[in-house]
Amino acid sequence: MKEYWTSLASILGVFAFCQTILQTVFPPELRFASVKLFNRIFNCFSSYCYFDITEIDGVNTNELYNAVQLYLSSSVSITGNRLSLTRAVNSSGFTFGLANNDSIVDTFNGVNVVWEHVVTQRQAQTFSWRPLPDEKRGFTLRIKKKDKSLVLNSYLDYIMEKANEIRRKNQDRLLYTNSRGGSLDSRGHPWESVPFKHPSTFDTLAMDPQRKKEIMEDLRDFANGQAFYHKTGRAWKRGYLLYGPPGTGKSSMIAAMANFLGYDIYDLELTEVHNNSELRKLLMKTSSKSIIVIEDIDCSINLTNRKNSTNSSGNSSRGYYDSEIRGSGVGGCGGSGCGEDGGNSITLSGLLNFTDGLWSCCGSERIFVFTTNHIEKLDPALLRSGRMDMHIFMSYCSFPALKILLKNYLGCEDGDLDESVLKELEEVVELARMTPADISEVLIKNRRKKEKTVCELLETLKLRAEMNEKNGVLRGKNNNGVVEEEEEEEEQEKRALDSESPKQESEIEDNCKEGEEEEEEKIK
Ligand SMILES: Nc1ncnc2c1ncn2[C@@H]1O[C@H](COP(=O)(O)OP(=O)(O)OP(=O)(O)O)[C@@H](O)[C@H]1O
Ligand SMILES: [Mg+2]
Repeated sequence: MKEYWTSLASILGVFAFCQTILQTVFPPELRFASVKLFNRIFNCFSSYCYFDITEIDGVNTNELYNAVQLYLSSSVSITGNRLSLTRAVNSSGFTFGLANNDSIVDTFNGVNVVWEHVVTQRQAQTFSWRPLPDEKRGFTLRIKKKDKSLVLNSYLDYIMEKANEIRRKNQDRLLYTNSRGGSLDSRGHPWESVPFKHPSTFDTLAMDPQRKKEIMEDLRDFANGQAFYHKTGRAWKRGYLLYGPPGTGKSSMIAAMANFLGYDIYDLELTEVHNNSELRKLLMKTSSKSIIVIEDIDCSINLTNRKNSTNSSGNSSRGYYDSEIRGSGVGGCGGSGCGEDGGNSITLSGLLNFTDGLWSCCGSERIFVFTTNHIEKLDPALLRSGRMDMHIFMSYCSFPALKILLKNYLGCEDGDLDESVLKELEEVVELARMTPADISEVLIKNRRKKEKTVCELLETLKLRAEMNEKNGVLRGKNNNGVVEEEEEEEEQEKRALDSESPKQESEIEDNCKEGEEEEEEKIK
């Protein structure tokens, strides 16, 4: 063994000596050719191959360099003697990196590879359209020749994926808005962004725990569903329609979804968008892993236009889906040229193409969320299945939701409150028909004095229940003593949903359960 090392050392010694002689004696051209020749001979005998990943590839930034840097930051041990530390824009965390000209061993699928961070001074400023950094940076990957196919096939993909994951984890999420309409900024972006720091999570959201669980599972399935969507030939996107009275947590739900999945939010202000092509441009400039939100969609759609567009022969002069969309019915389109023939308007068909047409799948892993206070005002085309995959009704505060608010605002756990008080709260909360927003206002006022706050809440709920009952007496109750208005509202929702979309998921589920039970019975 010792002999082997001695001979290897002498070969390398001779090699180095020859190179030195060449460098001092021969002219540069000859020197360059001979160094190349030596390298070739050396590479023939070496069992390793090398991949250089430079920071700048020509004039473009090499994405792979950044990815390797991030990937290695998760492998570099903090106990190393010298590490580089960085904090990216919009990031709330620090990342460790390999110091200049340092190396590290990584293992992938049982194969060892060596990464070296090579930093050299740039010789002279070569001609370039943009100034280049003084230092030339790059990573050199050393890997056994026999493992070359592994690197090319899967290791680099793995690195890119890991780097994206780390980037997402480190980076604060962004809230984008199209306040400039569809016009582009100097970098060609139509969206403006601010860091998204909304604290709402599924833990803080007061709603029926079972429904909450279903939504979280649906979101999780979506995020992990790349293979499924690919297999079934569907675009990797999902739509949620959140509806319910003001202050029931629709916007809070969107923030909770974004925080749960770690996605950015694109808050699309439809009234700022002038036509379908602007809408398409906006969509094209959204990134994957994002939630595209249109709040109060009923206020952005002027359905009367569809009726107005019916010509004398009774046929619609525009297509069924071509109802015009504009701001709040008070001329959100504004300005001149806004109208059917001016082409300066967006249509329902444009919006539908945006959500489920061919354009909706440029990019992937995107969630569309529409919110409304009046589902019955929405065009059935927006409600039909396949458009909005899940319809979520955000209701007035229920007893399970109230318990979540009590826990979050006052720290009241299950056994903390008197049984009698709990019972009273349970009885009165549904009748009071207060929104979680109203209730949280009461809770936040005296949150340090638990008993006082709960007592105050109970009184407020009772008062509201009484008021509702009085109004109910005025409007009349049905045989069950339930306020008719409530039923009417639910009926409206049902009508809106039934008009085009198939049965409610819960209804189908119930039928399935019945079917399953029947089958079980039969088996027995
Ligand atoms: N379900 C809920 N869980 C916890 N807090 C809630 C809930 N609903 C409302 N809130 C509280 O009320 C405030 C307003 O709620 P939010 O903006 O989410 O309501 P919304 O349904 O979007 O109302 P709008 O229809 O007017 O847009 C929130 O900041 C939050 O503090
Ligand atoms: Mg809202």
